[in-house]
Amino acid sequence: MSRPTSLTPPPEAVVPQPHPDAPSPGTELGEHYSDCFGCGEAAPGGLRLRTRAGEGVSVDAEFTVTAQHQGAPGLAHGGLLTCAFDEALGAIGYMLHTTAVTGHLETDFRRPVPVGSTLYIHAWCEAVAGRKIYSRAVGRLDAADGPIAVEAAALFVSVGLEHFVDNGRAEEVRRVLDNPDLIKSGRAFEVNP
Ligand SMILES: CCCCCCCCCC(=O)SCCNC(=O)CCNC(=O)[C@H](O)C(C)(C)COP(=O)(O)OP(=O)(O)OC[C@H]1O[C@@H](n2cnc3c(N)ncnc32)[C@H](O)[C@@H]1OP(=O)(O)O
Repeated sequence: MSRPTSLTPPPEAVVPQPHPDAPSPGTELGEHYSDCFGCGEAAPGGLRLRTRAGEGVSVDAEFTVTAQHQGAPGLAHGGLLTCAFDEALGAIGYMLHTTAVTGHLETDFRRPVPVGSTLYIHAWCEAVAGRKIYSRAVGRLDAADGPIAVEAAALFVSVGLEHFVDNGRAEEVRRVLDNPDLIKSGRAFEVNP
């Protein structure tokens, strides 16, 4: 038996159900913050990950690798691939109606990912224990049933709004407090947006 790690759910963890107000499968989740490098339309060179609600507590995301994402000639940078997984795994928060930040993230790179290819990422929540969210993801090349290129496992930790207000640079925090529409995920959790 393998040793437990910080990615091993503890015995008290439960398999979660989607929040009653979670988006239905297939719903486009959109960018959670316009300047987010993972999903924001305004982030120069960003990944512009597109994410949809999946079945149960899962999401499906797509990321097309451009020339701005190279680590070697014509190949995606592994760190940026990890960023795509961080983003997709974070979007699981939409299904649980919580905002969570990455505590621990591991990535296994199985195949090179060429520029121009699209990574189809399926991310799902395995277990929740209090604020801790244990999730996994798999990324396939150029089709939802394509060959596996990257796999990831993560522990996210639910946080309140104060995490961002207290820790973010004042300039950007003030900008979004003045215009809450810039934080789309905050709007998504309101009862009457
Ligand atoms: C719906 C919206 C879509 C959003 C998509 C976003 C995608 C992008 C996501 C990101 O990239 S977030 C940015 C990267 N992550 C960070 O900046 C987080 C930095 N770390 C922290 O702020 C704090 O360490 C953290 C909030 C994670 C935890 O601090 P806390 O003081 O709130 O909690 P605490 O340290 O008590 O930990 C709570 C539990 O989590 C566990 N834990 C925390 N960090 C851990 C870690 N790294 N590894 C293992 N376990 C960890 C910790 O042991 C503890 O377990 P127990 O409840 O069993 O005692």
